Amino acid sequence: MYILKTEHSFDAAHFLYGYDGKCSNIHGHRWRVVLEVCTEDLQEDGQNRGMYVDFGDLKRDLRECVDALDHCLIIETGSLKEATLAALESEQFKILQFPFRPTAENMAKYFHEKMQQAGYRVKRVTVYETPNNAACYEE
Ligand SMILES: Nc1nc2c(c(=O)[nH]1)N=C([C@H](O)[C@H](O)COP(=O)(O)OP(=O)(O)OP(=O)(O)O)CN2
Ligand SMILES: [Zn+2]
Repeated sequence: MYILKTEHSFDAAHFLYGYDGKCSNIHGHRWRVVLEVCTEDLQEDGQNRGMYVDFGDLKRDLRECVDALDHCLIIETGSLKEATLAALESEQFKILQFPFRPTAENMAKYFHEKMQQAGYRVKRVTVYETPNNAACYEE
């Protein structure tokens, strides 16, 4: 089995709704997303001979997926009062709502699904919330 690995980072704010502790406050992270894709067979001809996929293509696709969240406030649907959300949106803040709590675990699963949808055989996604804390998702 061959495993290719690449990563990209984004800056975003979030909070954990219903959390008893400091993480219930809006705070930011530099989220680091490490993607691993795998294959048993390498390409046999052409420009990509001996490769699963060109790192340039892999990096581009991960970056596209990750940059969609850059400089956003990520919120769990239903975690803010409607009036609060409307007020934030009226200020043109970039807000992304997800139907899950934005933990490192759920974000790892989110990027796993996104890269699968982009056509990759995804082995694992690891999301670092801080340099020391990360969650992995694999199927
Ligand atoms: N299993 C998980 N636990 C926690 C998550 C998570 O996604 N999965 N997230 C948080 C918070 O988002 C928080 O930002 C992380 O807090 P913490 O571990 O306290 O990180 P710090 O680096 O800020 O810790 P210090 O000890 O203050 O340096 C919480 N838990
Ligand atoms: Zn956090």
